Amino acid sequence: MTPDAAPFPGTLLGATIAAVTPRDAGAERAGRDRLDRMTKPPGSLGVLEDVAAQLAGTAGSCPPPLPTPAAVAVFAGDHGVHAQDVTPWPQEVTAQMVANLVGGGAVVNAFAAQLGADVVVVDVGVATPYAVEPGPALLVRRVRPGTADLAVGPAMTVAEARQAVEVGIEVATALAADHGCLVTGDMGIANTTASAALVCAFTGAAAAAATGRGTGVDDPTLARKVAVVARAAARVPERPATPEAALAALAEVGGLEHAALAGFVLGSAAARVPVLLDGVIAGSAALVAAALCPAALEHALAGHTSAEPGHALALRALGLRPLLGLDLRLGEGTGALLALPLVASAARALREVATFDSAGVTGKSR
Ligand SMILES: O=C(O)c1ccc[n+]([C@@H]2O[C@H](COP(=O)([O-])O)[C@@H](O)[C@H]2O)c1
Ligand SMILES: Cc1cc2nc[nH]c2cc1C
Repeated sequence: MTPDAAPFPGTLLGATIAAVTPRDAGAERAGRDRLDRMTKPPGSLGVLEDVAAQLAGTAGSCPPPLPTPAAVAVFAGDHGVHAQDVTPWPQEVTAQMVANLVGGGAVVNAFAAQLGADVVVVDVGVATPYAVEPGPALLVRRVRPGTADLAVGPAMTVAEARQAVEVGIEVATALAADHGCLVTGDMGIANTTASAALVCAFTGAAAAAATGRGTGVDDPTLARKVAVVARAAARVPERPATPEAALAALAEVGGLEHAALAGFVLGSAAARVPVLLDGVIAGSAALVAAALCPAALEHALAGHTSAEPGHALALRALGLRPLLGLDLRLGEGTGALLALPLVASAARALREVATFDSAGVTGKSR
């Protein structure tokens, strides 16, 4: 295959990549123009002006629709690297939290209720059983029961990685039909180890810089985690240059929820619905999405920076400015949801604020 040929021919992943286009420059320009004519000093909404213009560019219309209702997809998966003692939590907590999330008892459920957002849990690779029936609040799309241990070999096959990416695409496509904003969520004990490995692989960062304390690990655990991340990232060619190399790197050191989240970013971009990214798991998955399809990230917003150091590295590499910085390190989609009112306010301002002309307000004199 020549380097310029469309990647992954004959697959949903390939078709989705082909369907993604950049933001609409005309709509974005119209948004910037309207922001300058609104009854406020030009530029006075700061970063929210960039958000508003971006929403217009994604929607292809000015003003853009409100990003409501929102839907959080919480992709859940387990990690073979748990065997390396990189987290103090038993693996069963992933399955137990799936039940809690579906039952409405997790933090993300409370934050979603505050905003009228929907929560959908997607089991893309939970390793232990839970006593919850599949339904609209729990989609069982398990590619395999947890990854293999990325410390000693590939976390999954390339075919499994693509299958999990395509789960994320399908979930995004379905939710985009009746939601104005898609929000990333994740649940997976040990997934900050895989996140750090992905950040190293896709940015060239050192393991010690990209690896953090996750749920709150002690010093010996952190040292083990850094060593695991360094060894895993060393198996992957730095900064994969093609979509095929990106998928291979994801399979080598990533997680099933990372794969699904990468697909979720691609699927939302193809559907022209903005996607609001949560913490380091989403950030590292977005690096994969960007390597698969750079234009997809034009439709993404970073809700916050988490306390996990790899997250800021990922956002910097992606050129995304986080809307909030609250030292959160929970995941589930919580930080992204907290940023949703900012995104909604940016859209509403562009839709509803009067212009100097329409309100009869005099503009500045010089
Ligand atoms: O969102 C983040 O940046 C984030 C930072 C630290 C931990 N987490 C969550 O904590 C779990 C992974 O932590 P760990 O220490 O087991 O790797 C997983 O369920 C994540 O959702 C999430
Ligand atoms: C209890 C618990 C809840 C979580 N939610 C997201 N990651 C989590 C990790 C743990 C351990």
